[in-house]
Amino acid sequence: MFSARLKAIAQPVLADIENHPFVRGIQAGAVPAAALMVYVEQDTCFLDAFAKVYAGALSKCTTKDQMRFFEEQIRYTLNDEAGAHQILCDIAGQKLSDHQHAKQRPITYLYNEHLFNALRTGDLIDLIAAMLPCPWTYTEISQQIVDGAAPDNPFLPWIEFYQPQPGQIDGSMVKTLFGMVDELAIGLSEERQHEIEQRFLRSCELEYEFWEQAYYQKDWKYKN
Ligand SMILES: Cc1ncc(C[n+]2csc(CCO)c2C)c(N)n1
Repeated sequence: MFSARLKAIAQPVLADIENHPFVRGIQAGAVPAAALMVYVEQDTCFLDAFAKVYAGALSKCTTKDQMRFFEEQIRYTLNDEAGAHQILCDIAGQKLSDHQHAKQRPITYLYNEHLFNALRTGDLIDLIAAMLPCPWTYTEISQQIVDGAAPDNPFLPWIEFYQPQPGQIDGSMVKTLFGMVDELAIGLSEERQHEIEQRFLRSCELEYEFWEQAYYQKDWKYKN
């Protein structure tokens, strides 16, 4: 299966994500407040782009079921993901509304443009491959760290937010996306498969860099 190949090539970067100090900090129950707020601000920019890219995916669908699936994900991304941000703001003692108008930092820009590029230049399978690392790595992270988290860990609600739950972003939604990829990959040339693998792997690396950007508060060097 093509989806198994995607997961296999991404194992090294997934391991690096799971070992990232930001993610390890979530598991240990302590992340510097400044890192949390850069994450929330940049993730707000990311989710806006992600909802638009989902709308682009919807426009490339060939069946009503596919369209309904993306419509549901757009609603979820626009309305429910902020719940995860609220949890992080509460931990950092910050008001969410004070952090929803930030400008994109370099990695957010790169990740968003990587997604928009897949929308512009690819087919539905290219776009899904570029989008999949977002829900895939988060469900993998939450499953990986939930066991080691203490019962009084303030991040538990965040970790549980990304645990499989019916009607939410869950294991089944990730399975649905990988299932679409497998269906759409049938009959594709080696060259096309390689191109799609690259889009997937790049997004995985950008997920890693997104944690890195927030943890070390990386920004543009020159600003006006
Ligand atoms: C950088 C970054 N990557 C992934 C997520 C998680 N996430 C965002 S949208 C979505 C899927 C909705 O269908 C998921 C799982 C995030 N918040 N920020």
